[in-house]
Amino acid sequence: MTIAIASDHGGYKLKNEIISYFDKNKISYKDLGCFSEEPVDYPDIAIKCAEAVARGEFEKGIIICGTGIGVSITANKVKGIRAALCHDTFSARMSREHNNANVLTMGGRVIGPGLAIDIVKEWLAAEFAGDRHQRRVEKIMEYENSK
Ligand SMILES: O=C(CO)[C@H](O)[C@H](O)[C@H](O)COP(=O)(O)O
Repeated sequence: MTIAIASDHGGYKLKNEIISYFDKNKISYKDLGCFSEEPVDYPDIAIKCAEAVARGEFEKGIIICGTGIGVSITANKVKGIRAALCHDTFSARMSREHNNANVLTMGGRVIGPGLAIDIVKEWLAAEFAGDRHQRRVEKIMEYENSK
């Protein structure tokens, strides 16, 4: 599995910390930008990453901005995307087990690299639990597909 990872300038440093973790642990990823701390608009980067996940080019995406909020709001506008803003490991695990989240968002101005990497580890390791959660996720998708 190759993970898509992207950030705006507010998440750039944290994205690089996560990329270093991926490199050290031989985890496959594609960096979709941005590529410097030059200001960019978070919707551009969030749409790029979320659409790549929605098209099936990547199973999962990680998007980081200053707070994680803007990229989460944006990514959730892309059909097929269930983006979860997580700043703790419990929420990260639940977002996979209960919500089958396919995008994780975080804020580079909110948490440090140690916690962020723990969140990424937990999120990537957790599996969707299905069962009653399948029915609930299907309701989200049915609503989305009815629009
Ligand atoms: O979530 C965001 C917007 O909702 C992000 O935090 C952006 O990174 C932030 O808005 C960028 O702010 P800046 O003052 O332009 O650096």
